[in-house]
Amino acid sequence: MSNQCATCGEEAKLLCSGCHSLYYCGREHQKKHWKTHKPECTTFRLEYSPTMGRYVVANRDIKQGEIILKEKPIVLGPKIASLPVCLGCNRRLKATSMDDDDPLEYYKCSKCGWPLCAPRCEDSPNHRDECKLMSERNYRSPIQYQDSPKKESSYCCITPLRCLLLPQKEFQRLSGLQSHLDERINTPLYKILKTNLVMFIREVLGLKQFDERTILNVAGILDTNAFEIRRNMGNVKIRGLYPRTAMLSHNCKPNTKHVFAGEDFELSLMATVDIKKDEIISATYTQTLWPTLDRRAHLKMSKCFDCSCERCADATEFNTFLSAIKCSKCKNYVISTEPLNRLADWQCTSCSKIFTAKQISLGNDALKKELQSLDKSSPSQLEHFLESYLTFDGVLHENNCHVLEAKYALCQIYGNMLSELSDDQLTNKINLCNDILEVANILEPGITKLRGVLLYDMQAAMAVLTKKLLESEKITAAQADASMRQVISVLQDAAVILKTDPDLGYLLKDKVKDLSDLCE
Ligand SMILES: C[S@@+](CC[C@H](N)C(=O)[O-])C[C@H]1O[C@@H](n2cnc3c(N)ncnc32)[C@H](O)[C@@H]1O
Repeated sequence: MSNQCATCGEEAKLLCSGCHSLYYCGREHQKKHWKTHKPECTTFRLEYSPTMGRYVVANRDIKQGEIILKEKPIVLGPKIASLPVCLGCNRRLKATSMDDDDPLEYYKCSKCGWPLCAPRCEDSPNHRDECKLMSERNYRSPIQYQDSPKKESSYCCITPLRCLLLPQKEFQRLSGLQSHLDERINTPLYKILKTNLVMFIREVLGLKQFDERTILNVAGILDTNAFEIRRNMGNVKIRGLYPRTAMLSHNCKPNTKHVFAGEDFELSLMATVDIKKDEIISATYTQTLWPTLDRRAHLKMSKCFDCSCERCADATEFNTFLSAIKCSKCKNYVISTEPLNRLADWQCTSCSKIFTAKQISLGNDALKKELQSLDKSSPSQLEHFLESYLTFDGVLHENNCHVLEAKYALCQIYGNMLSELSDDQLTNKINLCNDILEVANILEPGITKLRGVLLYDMQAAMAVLTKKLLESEKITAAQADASMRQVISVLQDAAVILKTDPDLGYLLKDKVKDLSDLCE
């Protein structure tokens, strides 16, 4: 694979000696680019290892909250299976009807029939080229409005097509990314893509210049490197390719987060904790509150590697005991004897009783099923789940991932009905936030979204409880005053984090109003 000059995009051999991440065709273009590149160049460099491939390392100490890198996507588009989205502006679609008697339907592009928000999205640069190709070949989208919209697999062709249609220089940049195609090619998904995607590109659209391997390689590049972009505002859930940020390696306790801003979904990579010079700058490709077995299985399936980070190698997961269950004999904790081997036995830390990997996996599956089946429209079933598993005879550690999932779900249900909660339920909500925060402080420390949202939720419950207790004369005005000072302190901590995320800042605007209502 060849490298492109960061200034002109032509083939380049001169590597920036500061960060080892950009190439230039010559000194002149390196000089020209220096003003833009200087702030990043001194921050990080690219290194290589046989196990991880390329990865990013800090060139100097980086402070919590510092922006390490900003990057615009080279491609944006729907995920492999997506709820109906607008191919122009990327938003989730809303159906409309012409008048009250007409059935609901999406607006459809007048040329290719793909659902869009409105006529203005037909000419969006995102959609223009694919629309021309599809309409010239008389291809019409099969997507129809349904009362309960489902994920549509026909979207699987759109983002790979957009990659293939990139200008040559951009396509070459993309081709330099890892695809793991040889590992993926015989998986069930790629067997389906071999038929559907390759057929669509070559036969339906007639793009015979792309052979099967090139098309599947692009799908592999997207699956290995694309970032999921979620945005509450505008209801967006798509994927985007950011080739420089894609160089970050994975860690189950990452030291960065990324946020997306603006109409062009520019990514900002931010240090969530202080990062020392020569430390690896990492992201997470999975969920930090998942247990080791699930994280490793997900990474293997979606990113084709066996994670052996410090957290995965530690059966206690930094003393959080996120995967632990209780020993049926002595009620102490049972953890894996070899966390990097999913088939290894588990053992009680006190009486040494052994549990096979199969027993643990069956137990986890049963708990997942039970949690899924619970009614999440009211608190009672989750409250009962937690009561039954957290007694002395219960089988789970208080930080076990299933317990944490139930606690988080209960927290959200309580959060949606704060004004209706009893004093006990409000106290419970505050305790639940605290419990999850204790784990988050270890596994997702610093200015992370999880901590920001938990702190925000906690202060909301604290404020409502204070007001209720004061009104029912269960506390004095002086006690209420002290309690509100605590609320403000927690809110301030939350605000430091929420302000760094363009998608969460709105919570703070609502907060100012909530607080003034409460103070009245
Ligand atoms: C988004 S890419 C990262 C850049 C990649 N290393 C490269 O050279 O192009 C993701 C891939 O990097 C490798 N990788 C990332 N983090 C890793 C880790 N902690 N251990 C092993 N491999 C890792 C895996 O092959 C993974 O599929």
